[in-house]
Amino acid sequence: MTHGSVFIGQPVTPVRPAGDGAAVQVNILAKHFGPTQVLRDVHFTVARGETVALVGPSGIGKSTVLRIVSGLDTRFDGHVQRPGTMAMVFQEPTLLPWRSARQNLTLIHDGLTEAQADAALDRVGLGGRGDAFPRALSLGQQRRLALARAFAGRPEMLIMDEPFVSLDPELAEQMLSLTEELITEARPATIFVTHARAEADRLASRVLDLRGTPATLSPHLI
Ligand SMILES: Nc1ncnc2c1ncn2[C@@H]1O[C@H](COP(=O)(O)OP(=O)(O)OP(=O)(O)O)[C@@H](O)[C@H]1O
Repeated sequence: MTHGSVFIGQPVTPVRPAGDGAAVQVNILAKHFGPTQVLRDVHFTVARGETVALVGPSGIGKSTVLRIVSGLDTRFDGHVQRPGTMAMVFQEPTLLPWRSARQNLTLIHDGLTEAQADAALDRVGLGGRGDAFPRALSLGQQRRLALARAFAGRPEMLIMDEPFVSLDPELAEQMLSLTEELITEARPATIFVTHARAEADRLASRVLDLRGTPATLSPHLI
């Protein structure tokens, strides 16, 4: 399991456009942990505005693929082309605890004005809560803040690792709807991991299924 609590909203390197109109181009030939090969021939592209779900059994390598695609893990054979700005949303929202909700946005995104941060908070239903510290926010509000922070950077690529897991059904539905709206507005190339087929069917235009040992993509679903 590699469910870290990571958020990246800054421009990332290498900044290199993917070919063929694709925003993201992934060519993983192999990934090993020590002597163990966990991934083999994982190749896919994601276009701007497209949402792709990555599914597969527990431990198959989904988070590992996300870490490679995001650039957090560079120790693999192959190459990834990704756009210049990305955001990551993980299972647990990672907020700066001693900073206000507004500062959680402005400190992460260079050049984001307080007015723009307030507008981003307003967009996710946190209007008027700009001065609140994360601990004063409910779990649902903290997740809204994490989403506001992710989208405030106008990411060209969005990566989410089981963003709705462990939420009660009502909150999961709220967050799913909000995420759906934000994706529709911002149109990043989105890759997300989920165990819930219903989530994949709802959000994704394409489902990538990791199977086997070492794991590769099931060709019929690509
Ligand atoms: N840092 C690491 N060192 C050694 N092995 C690792 C490391 N990270 C992951 N693995 C192994 O690589 C395999 C894939 O792990 P990964 O977390 O990518 O799977 P996953 O599909 O995301 O699992 P889950 O659905 O349970 O979150 C697992 O066998 C895991 O034990």
